[in-house]
Order: sequence, then C-alpha cells, then structure tokens
Amino acid sequence: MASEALNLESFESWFRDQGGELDASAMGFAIFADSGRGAIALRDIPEGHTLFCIPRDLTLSLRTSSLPAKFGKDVWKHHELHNGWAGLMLCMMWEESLGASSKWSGYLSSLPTAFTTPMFWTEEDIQELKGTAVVGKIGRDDAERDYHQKLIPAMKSRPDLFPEELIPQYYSLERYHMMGSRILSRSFHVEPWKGEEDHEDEEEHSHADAPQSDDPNRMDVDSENPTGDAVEENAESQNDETSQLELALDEDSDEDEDVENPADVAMVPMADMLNARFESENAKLFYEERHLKMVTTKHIKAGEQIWNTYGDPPNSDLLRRYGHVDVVSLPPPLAGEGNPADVVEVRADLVVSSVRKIRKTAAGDIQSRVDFWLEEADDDTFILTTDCELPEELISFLRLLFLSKDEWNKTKSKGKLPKAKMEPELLPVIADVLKQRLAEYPTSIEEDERLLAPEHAQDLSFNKRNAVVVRLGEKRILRGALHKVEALLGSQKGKDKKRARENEADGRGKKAKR
Ligand SMILES: C[S@@+](CC[C@H](N)C(=O)[O-])C[C@H]1O[C@@H](n2cnc3c(N)ncnc32)[C@H](O)[C@@H]1O
Repeated sequence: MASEALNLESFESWFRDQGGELDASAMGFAIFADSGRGAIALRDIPEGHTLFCIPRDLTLSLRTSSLPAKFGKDVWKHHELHNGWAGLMLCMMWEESLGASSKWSGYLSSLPTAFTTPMFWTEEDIQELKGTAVVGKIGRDDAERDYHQKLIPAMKSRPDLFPEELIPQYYSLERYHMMGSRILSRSFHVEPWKGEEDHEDEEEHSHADAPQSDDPNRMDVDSENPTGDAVEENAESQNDETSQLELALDEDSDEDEDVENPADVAMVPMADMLNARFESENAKLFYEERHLKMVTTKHIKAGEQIWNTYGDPPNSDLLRRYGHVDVVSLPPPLAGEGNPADVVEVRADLVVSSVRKIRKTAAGDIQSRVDFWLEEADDDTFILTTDCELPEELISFLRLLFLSKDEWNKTKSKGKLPKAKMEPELLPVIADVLKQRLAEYPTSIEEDERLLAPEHAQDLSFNKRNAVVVRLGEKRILRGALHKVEALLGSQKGKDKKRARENEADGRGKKAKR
C-alpha cells in the first residue's frame, strides 16, 4: 500500500512535468480493496467539469514513440510490425529500456506488472472456465507466435537498438506478455485530429495497415465535449506539428474500415487510472486538437469513485481483458446478482447436431443449407443475452434447416434467408440445443450457486471465484431461455390437447347429427 501511494505521487509529478494538468482540488487517488488504484472526487463536482487534461504527445502509441522511425517504414512493415499490437508492444519495451531518458519513464514505472487475466492462469484454473466464451479467446499461442516471428527477427536486425545484454531484462517473452496485458486492459482508441488526416506528400516513414483487432470494448474517446462545445478544427496549425511518421502510419489505415488501425491504439497516462463498473460511468475521455480531456458526465458527490467506462462488456470479456468481473443486481427475467451485459454463445454446429438427432429425416442436403447460411448470414454463432429471448438468427437458421425440398430450392434461388418466425416444430430442437449447451459446463447452476454462497465464498481463490461468476452468468441465461421454450412447449401441448378434444367432440357431434 505505502509503495503504491509513493508510486502515485511520483507518477503525478511526472504527469505535471510533462505538461499534463490535473484539477487536484476535484480529483484524488485512492486504493480500493477490490479494484486497486482508482480516482475519487475530493469535493462535489458538477457535470461537464474537466478533471485532467493530457497533451496528445504524452499518449504512447506508434504515432508518438520514436522507435518506428528508427526502423523506417519499409523495415517496420517487413517485420510485420504494422499489423496488430506487436509494434506497440515493442515500442513499450524499448521505451522502458531507455530508463529515465524515455519521455514515458514516469508513466511506465507506474504501470502494473502482474495481472489476473486468464492469460496468466494455471491450466487447472483455466479448466474452471470450461464451456465459457473465454477459453477459446485467451490467445496466448497467437501472441507467442508474434513474439517469435516478428519481434525476435526485428530485434536481431538492429543490435544497435536492442543490445543483446538487454534482451533478458527488457525483451523477454514474459515482458512481452506484460505489455500485451497493459494494452489489453488500459489502452484507448485515439484517432488523429481531423486536420491531421489529408497529407499525401510525406516522405518515407513507416506505414500502418489495418491490424487484426477484436476490440469492441476498448475504452473509447469521444470527439465532442459533453457540454456540447464545438471542437474547433484548425487543420493548418496542426499540419505543422504532425510528425511525418504519424502521417505515414495512417496512410494505409482506410483499407478496411472494420479493423482498427494499430496507430489508433494509445496508452493514455492518467486516463487509465480510472476503474469502471456496469453502467456507473460518470467521467469520459474526450479529444480536442492538442489534448485529451477527462470530463465528468454526471454530477459526482465528494467521496464517490470516479468511474470511466470500459464499454460494459459481458463478464467473459471483462475477465479476459481486465481480469475482473462485474456483479450487480440482475434485471428480470433473471434474479440475483451478476452482469446484466452477459451473453452466452451457441455454436451453429451444436444446432445442426440437434436437428440431425431430433429430425431423423433431416435432409441429406443439410450441409448445403449450412453453407448457404454461412454465406448469407456470415455468422456461425448465436448470441443469447440476459433477456433470455431466443436470437432471431437462431430461429431463421432453424427454419432454413426445416424447409421442405421445394421451399429450400425457392429460398436458394431467391438468395434470402427465412424470416425469424417461431414455429411450434422448432421448439423441441431449441430445447435440446439449450440442454446440450448447458451440458458443456462441467458443473450445474446449483453447484455454482453453492460455491458463491457467502458461507463458502471465502474458500474460493480469486481466479476460481471469477471463473464461477462467468460460467454461472452464462448458464443462467441458458436456463432462462430454456424455461421460456418449455413454457411455449407446455402451452403448445395444451393447445394440441384442446384441439384433439374439440375434434373428438366435433366427431361425436357429427355422429349425433347423423
Ligand atoms: C484501466 S485500469 C484502472 C486502474 C487500475 N485499478 C490500477 O490500479 O492501475 C484497469 C484495471 O483496473 C482494475 N479494475 C477496474 N475496474 C474494476 C472493478 N470494477 N473491479 C475490479 N477491478 C477493477 C482491473 O484490474 C483492470 O484491469
């Protein structure tokens, strides 16, 4: 605790020395038992108040580190450092190796070195996540491949920048993972100022192509102040200051608008000191021409925590990226506590296997229907949320698999997927899919609820407790959806019986008439 407090003090003075501005009458730091360091309001703060202000050139990214320019654009690209996060990870390791001569030394030394994300879990702990969306997305192997295929050759090519004796201390695989985790849990998406974009005449420097990013939940930066003040554009003055490398990094960034330009991934000192909790945001980062500003989005009372937002992701993503889970009251139809933003993924192949099992007559052309689906819908996973409603895509997919041969031929020629209209014949398959999906978790809901009960919770390790929270959240959604399907099946049976009785009575009536 004492060392963390000291760390914060030197971080704060580094921040000011570098031109950062903090309203120390409004915001201070505290250490929270469940979330580490965070920011608190030292007095009542009105909405629209600027808590701190960061010069753009104090953010750490491919645009601001001088390492990419030392390689030159072609070599940087040759080593594939313009794709994904590997380039920024190398920049961070290099800046750290410079010690006090790096502009970011006071920042880098304030960053955590240990993480609670599954990337660092034992195999035994990871087993606790079986069935959840986390397991397939940890990505340790992909990250290590990048380390060996991109970073090692790049470093070997420049012993002047990466002296061999410094490799174990600053560039080990362990430190590489550490940088990756810092980016994962603390980076922001920071786009260049509009006036920075249109430059074609810049000479040779690194280019950045679009990276593979899976990041809908990175902390975001808005371009407009919440008070509605217009952000003034001043392209001309910005042009003078924009580094040529920065422009080169953006040159290729429009190639695919769906993937994030790695040059837009930025470490933002001070802004990354704020914690987040589901729907608790009361401050947000906004950008202006030369600064990023953390501005309150609500009135905050003295003593309250100042929360940013991480985009309110499901617990599976929170755990994977940030190493914690959100536990608040769940809205109906669920009850108890969990993350209202939770989701559960159901793979299309599970649906296909249930259709094959239940509709023994399932068409031999099922594969061509699946291919048609994949082409038209471009998705092989169905997502259920905490409202426990059945996804429209799932219903449409099932209807496609249930079409008669004639209907299928028509659908194929029209190139249009069936409407998501629920049919009674789909219900038994959906119930089976949900049961199969529930069976993919090794424990039951009741077992998990017992593990999390207050009298047992202290027996769980931090990782295991988080794993149980994630898997229980997913299972509750599946159970909620299953209850809905069973209720529909029950009322369908009731309707069928009634119809049968009426038919019988009709039959008798007719007989009586005769
Ligand atoms: C952007 S940093 C926030 C500052 C961080 N607490 C620190 O000490 O540097 C994100 C990290 O803070 C922690 N964190 C943020 N919000 C949290 C919460 N609601 N519960 C638990 N931990 C949280 C997690 O470790 C997360 O990876």
